Amino acid sequence: MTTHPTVSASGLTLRYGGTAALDDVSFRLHEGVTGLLGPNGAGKTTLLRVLATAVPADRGAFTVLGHDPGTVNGRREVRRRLGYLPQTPGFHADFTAFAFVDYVAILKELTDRAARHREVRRVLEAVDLSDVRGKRIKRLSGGMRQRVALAAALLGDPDLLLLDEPTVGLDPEQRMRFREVIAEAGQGRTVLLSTHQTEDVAMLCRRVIVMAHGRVRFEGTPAELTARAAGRVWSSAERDPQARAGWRTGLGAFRNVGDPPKDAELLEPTLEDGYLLVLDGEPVEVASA
Ligand SMILES: Nc1ncnc2c1ncn2[C@@H]1O[C@H](COP(=O)(O)OP(=O)(O)OP(=O)(O)O)[C@@H](O)[C@H]1O
Repeated sequence: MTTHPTVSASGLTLRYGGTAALDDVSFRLHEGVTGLLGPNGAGKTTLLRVLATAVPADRGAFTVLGHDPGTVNGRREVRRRLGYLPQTPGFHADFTAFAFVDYVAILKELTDRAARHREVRRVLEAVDLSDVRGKRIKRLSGGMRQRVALAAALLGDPDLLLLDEPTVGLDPEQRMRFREVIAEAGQGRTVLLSTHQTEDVAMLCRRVIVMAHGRVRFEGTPAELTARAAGRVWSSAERDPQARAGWRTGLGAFRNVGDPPKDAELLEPTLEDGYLLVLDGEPVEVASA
């Protein structure tokens, strides 16, 4: 890709006592949606918090559109350019959707009342919540609440949107609806989407970063991650002891991932298969951005 990266990070390191939550993390983010996959404790939330300038890294640096949050001015510029949806958004459940987003807009210093209300209506429309903007948040479904939080993150039309596991707890229909909204939000801006859902990444993302133990294990396209499992997924009547992972499918046969025996009946790999292999001690491969 030839465009300038929105985010350029190099050597980000952050330790909590003996744990390296981030261990020499380097990557670039470009326009579009990038998925951030990793098991529990991989460092995804920590990385988003660092990028959101909520906590500083111990070492390393990053820029957002060339602005360096290591300086006071740079930090202000970076904060102006980003929207952040944290893992547990702090809702005021008695507020209406409109009042909550308006409140966040006030915190973001949108001081002109008429302009602010226009902006609140715009972001609620963007997440398709115009019809329920007068409803109290406690009366909304989980999926709608997540969209309220996303609307708040979209205030001021940020160049960079950081979303921390926004689809957790949503049913398939709500997830699909949320995917549509994220895909729209990814038009003309850069989105980093932390998720456990490999399907979200396969369906939505232009690029994917896989983290484990605070390190980047893979960076590339979803197709490249899937390709890591090409020729390494096979079917068998019993669980193959050679497999790194294997489970009985609904049809009764075992689906195995790893190094197949000769003459194995190979299956079409999925992104999840590639992800499992990357996590399971595969050599680190960082494709060029
Ligand atoms: N404030 C903190 N104090 C101490 N340790 C922390 C703190 N925040 C994170 N950690 C540790 O840093 C590591 C990375 O945590 P982090 O929450 O970033 O992972 P994650 O990939 O977001 O996990 P999950 O998918 O469960 O949300 C974990 O070992 C975690 O216990």
